[in-house]
Amino acid sequence: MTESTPLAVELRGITKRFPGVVANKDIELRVARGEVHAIVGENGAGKSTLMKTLYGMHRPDEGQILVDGREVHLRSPNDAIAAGIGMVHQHFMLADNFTVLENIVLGSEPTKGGRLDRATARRRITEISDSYSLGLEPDALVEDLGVGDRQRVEIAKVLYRGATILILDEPTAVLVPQEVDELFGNLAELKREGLTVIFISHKLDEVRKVADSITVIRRGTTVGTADPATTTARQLAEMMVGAELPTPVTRDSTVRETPVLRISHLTVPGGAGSRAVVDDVSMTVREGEVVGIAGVEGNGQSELIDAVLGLRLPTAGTVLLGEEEITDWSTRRRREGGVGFIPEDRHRQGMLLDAPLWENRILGHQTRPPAVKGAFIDRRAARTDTSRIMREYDVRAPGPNTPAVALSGGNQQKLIVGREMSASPRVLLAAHPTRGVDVGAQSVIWELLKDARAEGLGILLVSADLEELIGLSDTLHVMLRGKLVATVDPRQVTPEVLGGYMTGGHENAPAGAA
Ligand SMILES: Nc1ncnc2c1ncn2[C@@H]1O[C@H](COP(=O)(O)OP(=O)(O)OP(=O)(O)O)[C@@H](O)[C@H]1O
Repeated sequence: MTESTPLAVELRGITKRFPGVVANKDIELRVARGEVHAIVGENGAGKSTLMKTLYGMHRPDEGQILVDGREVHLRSPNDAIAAGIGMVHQHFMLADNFTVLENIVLGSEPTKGGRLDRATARRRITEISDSYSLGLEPDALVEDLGVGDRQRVEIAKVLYRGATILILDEPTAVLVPQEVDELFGNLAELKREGLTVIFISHKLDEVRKVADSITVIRRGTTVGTADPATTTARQLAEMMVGAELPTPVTRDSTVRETPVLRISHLTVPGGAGSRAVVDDVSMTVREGEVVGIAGVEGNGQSELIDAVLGLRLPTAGTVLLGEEEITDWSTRRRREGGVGFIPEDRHRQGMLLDAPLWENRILGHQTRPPAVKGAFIDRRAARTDTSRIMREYDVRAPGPNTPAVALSGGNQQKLIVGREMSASPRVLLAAHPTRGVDVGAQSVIWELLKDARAEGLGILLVSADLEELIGLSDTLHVMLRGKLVATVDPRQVTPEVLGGYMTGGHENAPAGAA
């Protein structure tokens, strides 16, 4: 790089403190114009805080932000956008019942005589779509789009606002392998056009494949940069955590005869007049068995889990827990009867963000120890047990009185897993149990699930992480448009083949499938 080409982004000595925590400490980041730059680090290392600072959502306590060599003061995302910085969040923020065009312009509509100037908007969107090969259809309804397309709409929305520096927060977490390849194709295109991409990821192999350079953050501070061409995933992990990579998966079957969960012909209706979201689904989970469900998000997996948990009413079919039919039971009774639950959206279902960790520890388990003593909430026992979970599950936070909102995403997830496992469930409904957790914590959670399985726990596992599904499952079903469309052998299937079934590329199970 010559003196005459300033860096697209330079962060000098960025420090950001929250009460009791230094989230970022003296961070240095140098991102060249036109490169794809990855940020990696274990849970709670400070990646999101740093990106939020760069997007104007946090004000740094110390340090400087330079864009194209000039210092900027970002007080809000609007300031960031004005400086050419856009962010694509992990949870898409699109309005389902609007078209692609409407979603893209929402908030920055071109107007003509006070009304939306559709012609101008359409022209610009087509230009953006063509220049970066995004393949957008401006009039399609967002609710009809798959995950990969929705992500491209989010990217287009940011480009529409004139961003030349894009921040992507764990963009591949929700994608199947084919979609990941497409996204990487899109990123290459953005790069070719001179745009700069900064992205956060926990998937080190992917990072090595797509990034031009990598910055590693550990415990709030930059520990170094790595060249993806010459650094292995193991070396990266060691820079991040100083720990070993996950151990290879053990394949000894622990499946016993006794069924713990039997779902028969379960059907859950969709909205008024639409087709069933869970359509005549039958499956059995036995003691010591992990039954995985692969599927592109939105194909009925969440509704299936909700129905087993009693959060949604089926119109047909039955659910048995052990020998007991629980189809009409309340959620609370199911939970007390031994159904554990790791929700896919921890902010909506799994946590009270403003409440302290100890309250979150007893959430959903209020009727049994350590939550109660007689008729009262036993705060002291709840706090003590929360501290135990924090130790055993490596939840990094100041203490049991810390509010959940102050934890990084991965640490919140570890607390939920610890809470659910502590209730010794008979069957665990696990939706994306390691989403957002780093490689070290992921291997810890996998080991815990495997140990529990060996002791007889039955697990119904929904995950978008195909390595996880293949690695943990004893039986693996594929769900598409509400139906189970294939059952594959996890010891033989590859992520690519699985991705094919998930997107409807194969209509039938292969010969030899279970
Ligand atoms: N709003 C907040 N209030 C208090 N502390 C916070 C807040 N946001 C983050 N923190 C703390 O800052 C630290 C860094 O968190 P951050 O979310 O940036 O980590 P991360 O690297 O993105 O982690 P993950 O991979 O788990 O998402 C953590 O200790 C977290 O508990």
